[in-house]
Amino acid sequence: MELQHIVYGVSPKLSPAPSIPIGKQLFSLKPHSLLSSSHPSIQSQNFEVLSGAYYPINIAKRGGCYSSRRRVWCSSSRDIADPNEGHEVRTQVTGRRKKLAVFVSGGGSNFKSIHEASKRGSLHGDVIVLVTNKSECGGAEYARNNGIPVILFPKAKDESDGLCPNELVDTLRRLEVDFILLAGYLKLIPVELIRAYERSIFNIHPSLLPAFGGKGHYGMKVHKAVIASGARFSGPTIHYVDEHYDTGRILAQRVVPVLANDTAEELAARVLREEHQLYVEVVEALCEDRIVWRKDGVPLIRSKENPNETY
Ligand SMILES: Nc1nc2c(c(=O)[nH]1)N[C@@H](CN(C=O)c1ccc(C(=O)N[C@@H](CCC(=O)O)C(=O)O)cc1)CN2
Ligand SMILES: NCC(=O)N[C@@H]1O[C@H](COP(=O)([O-])[O-])[C@@H](O)[C@H]1O
Repeated sequence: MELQHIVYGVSPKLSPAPSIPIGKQLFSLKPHSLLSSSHPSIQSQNFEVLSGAYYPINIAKRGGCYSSRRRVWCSSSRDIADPNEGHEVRTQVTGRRKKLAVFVSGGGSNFKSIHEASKRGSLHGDVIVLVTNKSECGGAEYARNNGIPVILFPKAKDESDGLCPNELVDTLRRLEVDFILLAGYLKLIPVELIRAYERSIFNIHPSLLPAFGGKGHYGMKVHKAVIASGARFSGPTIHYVDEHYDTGRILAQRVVPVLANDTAEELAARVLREEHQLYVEVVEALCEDRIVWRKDGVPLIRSKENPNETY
């Protein structure tokens, strides 16, 4: 299928990496999207890890251990060491690194937080493509400056560039995207994408849903409505995305106080600080397969430190 859109960002790279025909140019993506040999996750391949039931672990570098700081749990390991005996214990996850698509419409600070977590190795995944409806927004600029391809969606009425929904689904599938993360994206995700990525599309909203959500509730409008309501608390919500705005299953929330003399900007900044931490925490759990579903359909996150605990 000839995709009638332009991929913005780095020029096609001559590399042995597979090339994805996208629009008018071939675009080469490195495996694990731009990981360098110094990337922590590459170094961690010195460790022995076996998949299996969760139990107290140590991941010992072949032929030795390190001074420990705390006992952590992981999927499994061949070597068990007691952290009290001075062995470093590192959290290691099994399975391949997940491939992430992030959707933005604005500055992209949540996108940057997620990308930085991936680069420092705390996130077992990589942002391999950015999708935006505003090709010149801050998030798209950041992506281009960091070698992440940018896709324009949806196709604007008066523009020839951009993808239609089925082309977007096809492109994300060809890129083998595992999870789609909305981060300040202001357009309705079409049902074609919802159906193609069941239980794999997430959004962060800057209020404690279900309050102050839905059509017309985005950006500063949300914080102004919270303050005008007299609510004493607010905070970010991360939820699954369904066909409607902000009605998907809630996965995580954090609470911040609304102070008596808060301006919308002050509240927005307080909420945004929590967003950056919460989204990274949730995406880490996604990439480590730590989401579990309660019998009544409520999704929960399995604790990294103690898999017997969920929240
Ligand atoms: N199918 C879904 N698509 C999207 C969801 C979702 O839950 N399901 N979340 C939004 C993000 N969002 C709140 O978190 C949100 C974004 C935008 C709007 C809104 O009212 N948009 C305006 C247009 C704004 C613009 O173009 O500048 C509108 O539709 O009239 C509400 C909530 C992302 N997509
Ligand atoms: N309803 C959607 C919505 O309002 N999303 C909000 O847009 C901001 C994007 O900031 P960022 O571009 O710096 O990540 C964030 O506060 C996010 O919660």
